[in-house]
Amino acid sequence: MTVSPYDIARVLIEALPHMQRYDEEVVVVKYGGHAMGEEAGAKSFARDIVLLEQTAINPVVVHGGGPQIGGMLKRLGIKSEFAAGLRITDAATIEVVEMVLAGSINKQIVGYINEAGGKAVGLCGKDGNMVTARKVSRTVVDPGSRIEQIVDLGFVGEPDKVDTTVLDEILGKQLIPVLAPVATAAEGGTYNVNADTFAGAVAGALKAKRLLLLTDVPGVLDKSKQLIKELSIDDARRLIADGTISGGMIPKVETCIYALEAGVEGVVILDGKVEHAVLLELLTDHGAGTLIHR
Ligand SMILES: Nc1ncnc2c1ncn2[C@@H]1O[C@H](COP(=O)(O)OP(=O)(O)O)[C@@H](O)[C@H]1O
Ligand SMILES: CC(=O)N[C@@H](CCC(=O)OP(=O)(O)O)C(=O)O
Repeated sequence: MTVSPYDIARVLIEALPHMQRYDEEVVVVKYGGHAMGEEAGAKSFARDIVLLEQTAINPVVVHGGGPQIGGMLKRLGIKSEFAAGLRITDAATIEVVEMVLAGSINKQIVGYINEAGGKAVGLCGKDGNMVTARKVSRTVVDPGSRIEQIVDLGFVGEPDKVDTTVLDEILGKQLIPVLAPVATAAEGGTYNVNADTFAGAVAGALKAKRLLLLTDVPGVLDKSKQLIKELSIDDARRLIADGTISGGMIPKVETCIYALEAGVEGVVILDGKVEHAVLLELLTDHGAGTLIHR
């Protein structure tokens, strides 16, 4: 298919009202470990982020890396288990989590954004005391006995305080922050934070216009596996209560509700494996996933 220069001009004009809508606004994009996939996909994602910055949108990237942490732990012979969707993180595991998230993955995304002509700044929640977390525990039901047990998750935290000083310095200066979900523990040390939760807390503190959660499903699906294009907070709560939303989608949707209540205008869950998912969602009339709003 050949695209004429006129087609390109028409496409740019179609994007104009969207660019104006997000002009100078903060958009937090959570790039999940599953969405990362192949190198070509990650490079394409990086170009999309640079394009956003070039159109005077202020993107903030928060990345995950669950599968990549799992791979490294396996190579090192360290067993890893999850409880209620969170990785049980002992002293050896937190070292690997920090190395993979704040080290290799963070710098890989920074590299791709820079290759695409952007200026990325790789940070984690510990930099400038951006995110301070408090320890979390979870209650799980033993499938055999049905007895409830409190599980100590080790070095796992939930954001308690977000200090945006460093981000305020960076945003609006053609720099793109890329954040790894590792936080300062309130009592000293380091906590592993679920990347969705981290992104929700940062988006809330920045009062972002949009929070995009890129995953590997098209969005929130109904009972017949059809995409739900739009949900209010009440709808979302109902779908969790009736079991339509389950597993890893529960913390994701709870993060969306938290972010909306903290002042984010809209949150979208979408498939990060779709090429240009971020641009489709923000700069076209089509939208790409499930929009959750107040
Ligand atoms: N109603 C639903 N719609 C879409 N996905 C759902 C739903 N209920 C449960 N899920 C599950 O949630 C998963 C997404 O959560 P998760 O695997 O934690 O994502 P990520 O690794 O990207 O953070 C989907 O792959 C799907 O298996
Ligand atoms: C506490 C906890 O579970 N932390 C996550 C952090 C990475 C993450 O959330 O990555 P994804 O978005 O790719 O799943 C973990 O250790 O896997």
